[in-house]
Amino acid sequence: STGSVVTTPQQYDVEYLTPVTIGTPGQNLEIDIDTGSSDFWVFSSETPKSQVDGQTCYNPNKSSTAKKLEGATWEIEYGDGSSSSGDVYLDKVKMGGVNFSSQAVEVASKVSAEFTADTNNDGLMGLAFGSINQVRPQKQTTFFENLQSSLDKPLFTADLKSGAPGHFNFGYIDKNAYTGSITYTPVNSTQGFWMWTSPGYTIGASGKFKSSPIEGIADTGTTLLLLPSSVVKAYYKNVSGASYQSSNGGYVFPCDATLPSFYVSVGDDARIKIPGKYMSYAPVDSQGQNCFGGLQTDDGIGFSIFGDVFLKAAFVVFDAGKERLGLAAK
Ligand SMILES: O=C(CCCl)NNC1=[NH+]CCN1
Repeated sequence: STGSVVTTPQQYDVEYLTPVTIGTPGQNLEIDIDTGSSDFWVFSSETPKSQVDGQTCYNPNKSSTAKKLEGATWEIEYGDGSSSSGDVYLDKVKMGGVNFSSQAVEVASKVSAEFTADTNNDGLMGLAFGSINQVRPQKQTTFFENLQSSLDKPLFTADLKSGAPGHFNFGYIDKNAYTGSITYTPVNSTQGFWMWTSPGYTIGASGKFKSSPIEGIADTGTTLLLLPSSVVKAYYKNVSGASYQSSNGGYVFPCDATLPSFYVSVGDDARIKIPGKYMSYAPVDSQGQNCFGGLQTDDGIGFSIFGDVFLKAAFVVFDAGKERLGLAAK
């Protein structure tokens, strides 16, 4: 089998939302596909009304195929400090023409304020590895892991775009979705993430390659590109008026500043070009005078995060069959 589903950016490409159908009759939710986590959780009939602000809630009591996973609970905290928790049902889940009949659907009985405020987001579908699933006493497998053996190829691809809908595809590689060739690089999944190492980077079209291994995760659930502070400092040295502002929590610069492109190397002789435009995330003031950088530090995380700022510049193959990541220009 193969599948393909559209994914639509929210304002400033802060996140990408993807339609999913759960249960019988189908309940349609918009969810954030997150390759940086491994739980599929949704706003639900169990989420306190005070914590729901417009989100669509899955109601297992209205699904003839829902089965409570007795005794199972979950709780999760994300890299940005947001969190949620609840209990678990098994139900049919359809996405992009592929479906799995007994997917663990983690229903939220509590969500943090960040999720309540994110009014178009009805939940997250983690597509990292099941080893870091947070359901207890028994961990659950991800939607992709459940599908894997029935897919034509044991892989999925992410084609996120800047300010336009893109696609997640399952089980096949769309040759029309990228240019040139796909460069593959090994994935180390021992921490449960799609973790890989870039050999280095280049700042600007005429910059010199800096050989400096950067180990990080391919994470569609993180908005920005989070790299070592030495790299980030070197980049913003090239941006007039840029400075680290603790009050804003990162590097800020005048929104009319010229931003150099940033090249992330892959394998022996390939690189992904992030256009300067992608290196500005959003205004920090209502006048739109100063902007928050799309590149910020990975301080305190323990590894870098190749989030949407990077991923939307590439066609990305998450190849579980060969434990590798494929990257191509587009
Ligand atoms: O939590 C992380 C980073 C893992 Cl190190 N990514 N996924 C995500 N989902 C919501 C916010 N961030």
